[in-house]
Amino acid sequence: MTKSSATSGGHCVVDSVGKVYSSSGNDLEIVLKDCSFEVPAGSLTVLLGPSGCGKSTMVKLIAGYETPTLGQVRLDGVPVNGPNADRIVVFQETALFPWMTLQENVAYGPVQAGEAKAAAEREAGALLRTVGLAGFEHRYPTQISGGMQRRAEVARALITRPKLMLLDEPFRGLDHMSRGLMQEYYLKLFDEHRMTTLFVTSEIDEAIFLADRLVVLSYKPTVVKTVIDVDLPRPRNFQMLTSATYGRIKEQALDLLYNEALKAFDQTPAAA
Ligand SMILES: Nc1ncnc2c1ncn2[C@@H]1O[C@H](COP(=O)(O)OP(=O)(O)OP(=O)(O)O)[C@@H](O)[C@H]1O
Repeated sequence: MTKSSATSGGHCVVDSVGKVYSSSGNDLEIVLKDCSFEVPAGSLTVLLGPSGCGKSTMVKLIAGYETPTLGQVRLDGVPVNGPNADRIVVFQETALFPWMTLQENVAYGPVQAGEAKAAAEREAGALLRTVGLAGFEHRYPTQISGGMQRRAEVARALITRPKLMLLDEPFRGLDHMSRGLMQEYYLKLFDEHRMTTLFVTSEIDEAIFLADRLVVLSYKPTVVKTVIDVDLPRPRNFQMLTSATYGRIKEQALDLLYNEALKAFDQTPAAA
C-alpha cells in the first residue's frame, strides 16, 4: 500500500452502545452501558480500560461479530450490521496460516479477491519490508519470533486497505523491548499511511505513546469516563515519555484508571 493508495474515511461512531450478556443460568451481566465515542477518520484512537471492562467486546461490536443490545455503531454514516472487509481486526493471537510463507500470507487477501498473484506478492514484499521483515518474506510463521509474527499480521491487515483497523491488544505477551519496537513500527506505518485505527490496550504508556486521543473506560458496567486529546507531536519518539505534556496526560489518565482498576480487582474471585 503506497501513501497515495491509503484508504480514506473510516470515521466510526459508537452511539449509546450497551451490551448485556446472559451468563450461566438466567443471570444477566451488563458489560457495556451507554457508551458513546468517535474514532475520527485518519486518527489513531486508543481505547484504554482496566482488564475485563469490555474492550474486546467493544471491538467485536465494531467489527460486527456481535450485535449491541442497545445503541448503534456507524462507519462513515452507515450502520454496522455484520462483519465486512472495511473493518479488519488484528488480535493478540496469531492468525497467520502456518503452511504459507509470510509473503504468501500477506498476499492471501488480495489474491482471494482476484488480484494477480505476482502483483499481490510484490506488494506483500514491500509491506513486509516496511514492518522490518526484509529478508524474512519466504520464512514460515513458525520460523520467526512472536514479535515478527505480529508485524506480519499487521502487514496482512494493511494490504486489504480497510477503512478501519481494529487492533485488540496486538502486542500483549511480548517482552518489553519487543513491545517498544512494535509500537515504533506501528507508528511508522501510521505516519506513512494515516489509516484510521482503534487500538485497544490496558497499558497506559503504550496508550499515550501511540494515541491522538484516548478513550478511557470505567469498569463494569462500563461507560466512557473521558476522552483525552494527546497533543504530543508526530513523529513520536521515546524522549517524549519524559516531557511535561506526557506527564500531565499520564497523571490525568492514571487518576481515572486507578479507581476503576481497584473495582476490577475487588470483583476478581479469590484463588481457591
Ligand atoms: N460471549 C460472552 N458471553 C458471556 N459473557 C461474555 C462474553 N464475552 C465477554 N463476556 C463478559 O464480558 C466481560 C468483558 O470481557 P472482555 O473480554 O470484553 O473484556 P476486556 O476488557 O477485553 O478484558 P481483557 O483486558 O482482560 O482482555 C467479561 O468479564 C465477561 O464476563
